Amino acid sequence: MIELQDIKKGFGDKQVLKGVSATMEAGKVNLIIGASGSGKTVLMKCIVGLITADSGKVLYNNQDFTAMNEQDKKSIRQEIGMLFQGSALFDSMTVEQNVMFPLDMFGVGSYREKKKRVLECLDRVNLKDAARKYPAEISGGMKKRVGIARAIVLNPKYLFCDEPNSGLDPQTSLLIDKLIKELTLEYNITTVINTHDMNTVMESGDHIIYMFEGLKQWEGSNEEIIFAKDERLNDFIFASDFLRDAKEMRQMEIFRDKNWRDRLKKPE
Ligand SMILES: Nc1ncnc2c1ncn2[C@@H]1O[C@H](COP(=O)(O)OP(=O)(O)OP(=O)(O)O)[C@@H](O)[C@H]1O
Repeated sequence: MIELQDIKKGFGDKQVLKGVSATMEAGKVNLIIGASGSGKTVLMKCIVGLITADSGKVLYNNQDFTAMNEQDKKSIRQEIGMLFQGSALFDSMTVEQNVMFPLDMFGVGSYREKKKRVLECLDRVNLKDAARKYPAEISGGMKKRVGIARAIVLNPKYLFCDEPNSGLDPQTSLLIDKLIKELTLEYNITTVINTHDMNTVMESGDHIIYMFEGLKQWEGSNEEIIFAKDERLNDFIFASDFLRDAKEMRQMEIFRDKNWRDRLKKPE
């Protein structure tokens, strides 16, 4: 679980995060959504410690990351997997070497143990046959899967993904979302995704945080978002006639379930 308490961050006289509090639970896909410039990336960087917040706390399983010494921060970092936008693979390394990189960096295990773990992870993302290939020889979707294998190689408790679907076709995007969701459940990971992808919101959003101008404007699940009354959120999410129609159809689908009141714990 990750807890954010009143995170504030400014650059010069521009206040980018104006006091964000939220809880991100284990075994759930937590999404940060919002318009360009609303502060999603800055928030994510504050959570992982790439940027130091001006004030507020970030707690990893009740431990205050913001107040930790470097040694303790390093042990939390070892529990974090990151999937970067554009995959960020090393071009001069094979797929296998890319996935092994975090194990080498943290000095985990013998070469034989590392190789075994790398092959397990490549197998999990269905890429065992690509182990000897170089990034230039594989597709964008495969690169993302290599990035995912690298992100899970250290058995992370926390997984951060920055725009995991950028540059992918819709079908490949869905496969990547499905894979991230499966891994989140399988290993009870606290997954945090920064995304603009509405399919991801609707299919994977166990918990969605909608940012507006540096503040959390709304939060809820992918079912609650269908019934949300927040005008800014609705303008942002259901921006076209097509999406408004899709929303109504999804509402009717949910109402057909006689337990819909229990499913929507928090209808607005
Ligand atoms: N290092 C920095 N120095 C100054 N301003 C910054 C810095 N990083 C971010 N900002 C500003 O903070 C604001 C929020 O940026 P951020 O990258 O978090 O937006 P975002 O919601 O992730 O947008 P996008 O969806 O386009 O990636 C922007 O106005 C940006 O210019």
